[in-house]
Amino acid sequence: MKKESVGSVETKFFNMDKDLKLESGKVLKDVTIAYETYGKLNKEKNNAILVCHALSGDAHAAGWHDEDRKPGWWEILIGPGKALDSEKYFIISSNILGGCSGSTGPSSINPATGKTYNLDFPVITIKDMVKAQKKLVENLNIDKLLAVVGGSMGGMQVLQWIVSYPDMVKKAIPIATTAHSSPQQIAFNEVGRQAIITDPHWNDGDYYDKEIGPRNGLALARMIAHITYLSDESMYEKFGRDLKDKKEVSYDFSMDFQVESYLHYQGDAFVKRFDANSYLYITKAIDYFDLSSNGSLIEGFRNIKSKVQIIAIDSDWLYPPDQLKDVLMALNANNVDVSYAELKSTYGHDAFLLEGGQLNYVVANFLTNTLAEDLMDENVSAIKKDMELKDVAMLMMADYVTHLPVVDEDNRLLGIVTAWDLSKSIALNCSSLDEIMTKNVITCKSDETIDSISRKMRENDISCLPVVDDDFKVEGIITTDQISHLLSD
Ligand SMILES: CC(=O)SCCNC(=O)CCNC(=O)[C@H](O)C(C)(C)COP(=O)(O)OP(=O)(O)OC[C@H]1O[C@@H](n2cnc3c(N)ncnc32)[C@H](O)[C@@H]1OP(=O)(O)O
Ligand SMILES: N[C@@H](CCO)C(=O)O
Repeated sequence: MKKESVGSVETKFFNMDKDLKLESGKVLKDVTIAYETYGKLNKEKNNAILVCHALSGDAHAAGWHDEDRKPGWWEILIGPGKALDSEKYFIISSNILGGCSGSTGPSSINPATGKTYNLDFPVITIKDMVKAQKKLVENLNIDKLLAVVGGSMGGMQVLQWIVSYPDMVKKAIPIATTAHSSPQQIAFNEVGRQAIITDPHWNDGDYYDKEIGPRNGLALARMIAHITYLSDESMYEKFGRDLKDKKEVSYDFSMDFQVESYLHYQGDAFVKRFDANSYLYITKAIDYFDLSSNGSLIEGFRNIKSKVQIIAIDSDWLYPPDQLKDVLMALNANNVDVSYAELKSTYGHDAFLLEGGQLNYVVANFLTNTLAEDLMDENVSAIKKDMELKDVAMLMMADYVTHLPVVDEDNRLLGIVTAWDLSKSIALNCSSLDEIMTKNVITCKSDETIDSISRKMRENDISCLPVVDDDFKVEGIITTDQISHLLSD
């Protein structure tokens, strides 16, 4: 299928009607979360994928705003025909709490004072960011996400999601990230923060109404950080030792090398789109991030239920593959269904924004390998054998279903009754369920692939399969409707 763009998009805003209690114990009032969505939420509400952005990202992950020179930051992955296929999935991308692109952060108005928060904004954590995202997801009437995916700090949010809300996420894709910030990562963040804080125009965070903010400090912070997003090899590839607009070095402190020019460009470009206080708060949240419990990652991952696809980048020295291998081992130790892939790239950390081919391949494979448990309706009304036929018909009408599993006292499957069986009961004058239900029921297991289930349905000309466990107890039900919604490509 041809890969396309989601086209023209717009950012929307979710205003929380309740206060947001933070991990620190502080409370934020009137929180707004900026978000974008791509694709349509299906009837069963089981095709939603949440995309989480990295340090300097925003809600605009794909498509084009009117004023855009470039599309959203994950255009390589999101859109018709791509791994995050907007024809199949309902994709949600929100700007983090603490950010500066529409969500509540230090540059927002503090409702208590009517002025910008500045440093009165409470310190937030990755857990708080995820808590705010959960409120957004609930506001969109979604109980369970098909997947959560993100790179770098976005990957931290992915891991936090499956730790904080294990029942709300079926699949998780953490990319180029870690389960706890290392001393080296904290060190780079602190240098960046000091660059901002020591800029006199930072003014203790009070600069929004001043003519000049801490531009130099923020640009310097980005220049340092940007080096960590590249690799030595990619810097050689991009610049070598090329000089900038000169044939010889100048023997002074003016700009000699192309790489210097590039870093200055990146620093200046950053100042135009980012807020220095947000940078301080977000890097702090990254530093605090640690999913281990009592020093043990295995313990921290104890309650995870999601399937996980880890993606590391071989040239990423900021979030090196070893850190993700630790995540892999801790998940394995908890019997989590987890796979590990390592992208081959010279780009370094930022490869998660650039390696479209490999990323699409790994993410698409992980998402499309859909199992019964990913799609099944767990809220199935199973009925007992002695139920009156009229009550069965009423239940079908109330639940808008045409199939009901019949179970014994222990929820073990005895048969299945369909709307067609009920018509038959009238035509043939039957009075009990036992006479009309199908007893040799074709079933499937929760870990059976959708391919295998579709084949069973086709071969037997049926449109519904009960999902049973090893003891034949009913776990859910799966219908052709659910499958066709997901696999409609
Ligand atoms: C989830 C998120 O993380 S969202 C945030 C992601 N976005 C960013 O981080 C934005 C800044 N980062 C970047 O641009 C990243 O390098 C990437 C990964 C997004 C893009 O990487 P690449 O496509 O390899 O671009 P590259 O790093 O070469 O930078 C290109 C820019 O540098 C400029 N540039 C290149 N060489 C030089 C030079 N010698 N002197 C001055 N400028 C230069 C280019 O003109 C180009 O400018 P533009 O971005 O305004 O078009
Ligand atoms: N380029 C990314 C790197 C951090 O992961 C960003 O600016 O968010």
